[in-house]
Amino acid sequence: MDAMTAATEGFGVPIIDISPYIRNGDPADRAVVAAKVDAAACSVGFMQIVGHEIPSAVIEEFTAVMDDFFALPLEVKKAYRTPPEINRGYAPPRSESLSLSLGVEQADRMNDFFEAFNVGVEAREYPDLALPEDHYAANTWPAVDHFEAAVSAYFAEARRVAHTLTRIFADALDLPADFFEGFTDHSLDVLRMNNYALPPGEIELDGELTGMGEHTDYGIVTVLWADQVKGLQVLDRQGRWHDVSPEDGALLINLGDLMARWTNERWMSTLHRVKPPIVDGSIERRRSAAYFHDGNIDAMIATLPSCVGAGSRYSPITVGEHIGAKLAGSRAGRPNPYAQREAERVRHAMRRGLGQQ
Ligand SMILES: O=C(O)CCC(=O)C(=O)O
Ligand SMILES: [Fe+2]
Repeated sequence: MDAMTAATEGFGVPIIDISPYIRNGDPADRAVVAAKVDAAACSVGFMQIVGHEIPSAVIEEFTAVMDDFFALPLEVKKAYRTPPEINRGYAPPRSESLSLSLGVEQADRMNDFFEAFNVGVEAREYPDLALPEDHYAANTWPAVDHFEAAVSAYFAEARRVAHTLTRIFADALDLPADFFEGFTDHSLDVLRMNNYALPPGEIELDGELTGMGEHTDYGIVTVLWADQVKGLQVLDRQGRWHDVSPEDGALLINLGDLMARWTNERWMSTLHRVKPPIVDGSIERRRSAAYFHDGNIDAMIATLPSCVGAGSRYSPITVGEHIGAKLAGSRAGRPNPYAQREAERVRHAMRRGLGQQ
């Protein structure tokens, strides 16, 4: 399957069947997949994958427990909050602002109305490495039947898919097959479950309210499960926003900033945001779950020699420094001063008057 979905005229998020990699198939078939991934990464920076072999029962149980958690009263959910520097547990509506991860300040700060629940890789999984307990924090699990088991099952599947994707990336970039393994063998991965829903009374159509502000994802690659309800919008290279929703059974994949740094922007960390539809004064509920594959905290990310060309746009940085500055923006409200290149792309779109759709 290699159809393009025409989200909007002239713009598409390609569908790529990755089963030749999942099933360790024929090298020729794998080369076709790698070439399609390279083409998508060079153009939109978003793709949708099928053939990932995550059992539908795992996804169904996962989304069911997400629903059970988000249906709890706000005060109960708030018991699962953690301090901003710990990217775990519950984040209520309007407690984060993704545009601050880029250093772009909106008129209203902290106005993203998504609520989220985060789980991630824990230090205790790697007892020999003495990983920092703040980044690799222990998870907090809500008292919801089957939640920990169902979320952990999906987490393991998304993690498997993310690692497979980096094997495809190595082939697509003509790197040794195991190139990314040394950067991801204790990867700082986080799964953010997002719920976009506000009671009707809370909607103020003041133009500032947004599901999730514009941002690039911070790490290597994101595996995004999403409802087919509209709301996710992706910025193209001309500065126009396009609606994107996954085809049946497909997962959305987008590249993060570390991939843009490695490739000196041959591959893009695409800007995206979420604006769920408002129907009869109510926000149409939408859910998503983003699995962020961010790399080892101590990994140094420097532009690949094959991509430096006339000079890299980026200085080397560790995963820990990069992710730390991004989270200080989105979670603690300290605008990130180190994301000028992504921030300039947002401002460019706003200047062209194309910021709203
Ligand atoms: O809700 C979505 O579709 C996107 C979520 C997202 O971009 C994120 O969690 O980083
Ligand atoms: Fe995102």
